[in-house]
Amino acid sequence: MPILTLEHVTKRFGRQMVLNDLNLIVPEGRIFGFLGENGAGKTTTMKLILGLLRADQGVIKVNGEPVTFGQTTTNRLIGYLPDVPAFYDYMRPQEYLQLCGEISGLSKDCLNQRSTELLTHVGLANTHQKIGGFSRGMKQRLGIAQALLNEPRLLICDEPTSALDPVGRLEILDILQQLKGQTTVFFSTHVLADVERICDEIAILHAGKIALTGQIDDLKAKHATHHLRVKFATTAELNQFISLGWSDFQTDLVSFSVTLTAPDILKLEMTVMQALATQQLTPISLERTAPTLEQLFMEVVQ
Ligand SMILES: Nc1ncnc2c1ncn2[C@@H]1O[C@H](COP(=O)(O)OP(=O)(O)OP(=O)(O)O)[C@@H](O)[C@H]1O
Repeated sequence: MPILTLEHVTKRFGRQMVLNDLNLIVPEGRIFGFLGENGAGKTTTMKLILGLLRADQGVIKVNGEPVTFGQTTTNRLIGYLPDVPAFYDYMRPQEYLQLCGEISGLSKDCLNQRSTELLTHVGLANTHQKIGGFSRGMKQRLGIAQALLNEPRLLICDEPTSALDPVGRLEILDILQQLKGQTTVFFSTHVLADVERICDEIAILHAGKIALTGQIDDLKAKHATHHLRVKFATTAELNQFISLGWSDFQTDLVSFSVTLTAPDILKLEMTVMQALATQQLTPISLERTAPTLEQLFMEVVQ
């Protein structure tokens, strides 16, 4: 059974239709990337899953149980890390987790063991300073520990890396990746490199619907028929080729290569070979390539 399903979910704010008959399935055990442009409705979707907003139409289920607005029954299966987690600045991390655990009714023994394990997992076991002095990355790591306190089946993270520097981002990604197999991670982001790094499955939200979803490798393989990479030995040759007026292409100046995109790959190959012959250009290689996640994303949202 999938850990999360959204069926025909619609949400409007006044006249603005944010989600329009949205369907989504998140299988258990995955690191699932939820992508979309600014304002696409990612946070709205997460709030609906948490029962913090009421859907106008549709059904959301967590582990097969329907989510009801204003009730927290299904939230016992969910850990949530908001985009800007709030803490009591005067507390130390261990104290803070103790407080959260006591509120959610964990026994003292269980709580001691669990908070020590989690602080070790997020690299804060030896941090005794007050939370007020934490960096943003440390706060995100503590937020993950807090969200995992009740051993959730589903961890929802709203843009967990977007405000962090490259080191902080990698730390968070490593922590999330280590959860694979134990907890399903559903996280939103604009940072496609983060998704490529840790996700096995994605959904792209666009115009209120899921425009593309599936395992990243499958999606790339399916779209690989549209991309042709031509690599040259020099910049001069690359520039000569580009100046022929191709309509849809991306250049990589470091590797002297250009990737052309077209719906009919055979026609594109013929055109490219004719152009190379006419221009007396000999490329180092000419190959069909899988698109990058960025190319897939741009194809969907443009
Ligand atoms: N409470 C609200 N009242 C009115 N409009 C809202 C409300 N919450 C969100 N919106 C609007 O709904 C749209 C989707 O917002 P949402 O925050 O879900 O997008 P997002 O994909 O998370 O964006 P971002 O990546 O910028 O965080 C936006 O146009 C936003 O202005």
